Amino acid sequence: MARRSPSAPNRPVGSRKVSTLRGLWPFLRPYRARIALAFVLLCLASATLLLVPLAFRDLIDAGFGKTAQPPTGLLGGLSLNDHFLALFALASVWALAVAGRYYTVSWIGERATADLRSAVYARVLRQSPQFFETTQTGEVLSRLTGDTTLIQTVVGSSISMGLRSLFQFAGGMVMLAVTSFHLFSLNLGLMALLALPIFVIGRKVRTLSRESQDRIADASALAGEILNAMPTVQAYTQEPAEAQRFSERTETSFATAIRRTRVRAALTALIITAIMGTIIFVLWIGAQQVAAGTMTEGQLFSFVLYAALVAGGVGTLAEVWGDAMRAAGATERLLELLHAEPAIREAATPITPAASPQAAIRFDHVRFAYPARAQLNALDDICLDIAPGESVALVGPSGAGKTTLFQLLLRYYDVSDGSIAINGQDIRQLSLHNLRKDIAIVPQDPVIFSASAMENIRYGRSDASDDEVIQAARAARVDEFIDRLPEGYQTFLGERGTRLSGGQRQRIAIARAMLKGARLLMLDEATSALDAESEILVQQGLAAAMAGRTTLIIAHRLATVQQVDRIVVMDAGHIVEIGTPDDLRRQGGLYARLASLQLDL
Ligand SMILES: Nc1ncnc2c1ncn2[C@@H]1O[C@H](COP(=O)(O)OP(=O)(O)OP(=O)(O)O)[C@@H](O)[C@H]1O
Repeated sequence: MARRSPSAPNRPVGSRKVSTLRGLWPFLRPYRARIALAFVLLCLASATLLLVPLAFRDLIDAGFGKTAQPPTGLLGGLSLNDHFLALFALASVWALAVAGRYYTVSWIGERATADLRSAVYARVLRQSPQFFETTQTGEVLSRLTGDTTLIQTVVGSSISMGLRSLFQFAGGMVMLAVTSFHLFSLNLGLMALLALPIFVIGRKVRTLSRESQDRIADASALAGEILNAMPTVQAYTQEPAEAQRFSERTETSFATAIRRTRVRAALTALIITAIMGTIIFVLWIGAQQVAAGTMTEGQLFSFVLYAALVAGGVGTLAEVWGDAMRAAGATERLLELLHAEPAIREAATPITPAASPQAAIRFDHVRFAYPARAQLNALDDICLDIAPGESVALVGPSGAGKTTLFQLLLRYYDVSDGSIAINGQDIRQLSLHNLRKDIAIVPQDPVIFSASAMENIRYGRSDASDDEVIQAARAARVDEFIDRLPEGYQTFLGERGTRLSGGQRQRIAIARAMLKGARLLMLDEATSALDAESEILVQQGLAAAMAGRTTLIIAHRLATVQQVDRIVVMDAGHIVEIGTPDDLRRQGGLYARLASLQLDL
């Protein structure tokens, strides 16, 4: 069921290298100055934090002001009050530096993620239909939202947390060594001993948390598919079965989450025991040294504070590493989208479209097989000349290749062989923008956006005035039902146009195409969803739109194409007959057979 793009195989965990995060640099580079600022603030905060235990040491060793002040130490011979004032000043500097760093780093995270999201989205919009055949929309959406959020966490907090912890760890270690080298060595030995089991269990937690995320994604993918198919689910009364299927997946994700939580709980117990054990052990040795007079109370106290800082630093680093690994996977998936090359390549130096009021089209020995079915020619040796302003109907049995011809004209796919030219210019030489600007299409299953009727029609030409929109609407007989809507043209048409009938959707699409006013009009079963009465009305509108325009019409019901100049009959990827409706009936071929089935009844 899960379709995957060929470029996004299910990668093994090991290939998610943290170095992938380097791919994010282009999105961070514009904000170099802020990154530097954040770094300075980070250094300031860390340095301040590392001074605090020193201040405490002096305070304790000075007997809280009772004994004579030693002239040495960080705060020298300050009075008790000045001591506390200095401490408070340190705390204030620390607070300001932390707040400033938090703001700057979060800003960078939000900004870079927003840029990344927009860049990926813009890239996806440029992909050819082939891309969307193999990549599920849900997958793209989850990359755009889920993966970018993970990256935001890393850029907007984890990296700075990691750096802070690294400073805290390294600075703390140095200060531990300076304070008491003997205790420091003991501490180091203990930490090394305990690090290994923590590291192993930590890896296990990471694997399990990835697994649990995958299970959640499975459940959401299922829900996404089913929610989009609700009418079908209800028509076949599959609600209980679907609810059951979803709840099974939710149960699996619960079970995985609990397994992770269990391991994580064990890890927490181990870490707390390790940290507290080390601190207590060091305190115990330290207390003996203090009793023996080889160490001051202040030194011991500051040593414990540094040890706590170091332990905190290590804990955070482990967490940040986990985040970074997850973000590396996310970055990899996003960069794949960002670097995906559209299957349709634009000409390096596109030519300017010929300035003719109408379009002539030539299919020259066109052969085409869909990439997904390379061995089967959907079109084979198609040769067809369409004169400027001519209207041509494409008829033939289902699967004959009529829609494929439209897809090739729009350059959703490139021909496998032969060429297509508009006004003598190969369409591969034109820019996609100029080519498609020249074509207005009414598809079989028109798309209505969740916007007002006015905006839906204006999609054909975004700079059209309200009057122009209403004119197009009148021509397509849209006004007949829009006037009856509660807010007229401003009525919201609902998500995917669910508040409209099939025929109404088609008429909106026709109005949209008419508004575009392109030289080439393509209608794919444009009136199939209309009742007989509105079909006649719309046919009149279409006739007006077709006047003076080259028009290609795909039709199953031959009655709708009796007015065209020529009919092209297709079968199994070939053109089998061409001629006026009357000629073709006289020839007694495929068209005559279809016509006698449909028209003579
Ligand atoms: N995206 C695709 N990938 C692979 N094969 C495709 C694809 N789209 C269409 N085909 C195949 O190409 C052939 C021609 O399809 P096409 O849609 O052009 O037929 P049609 O004449 O428009 O049919 P209908 O009248 O039913 O719309 C069919 O055999 C179809 O199965």
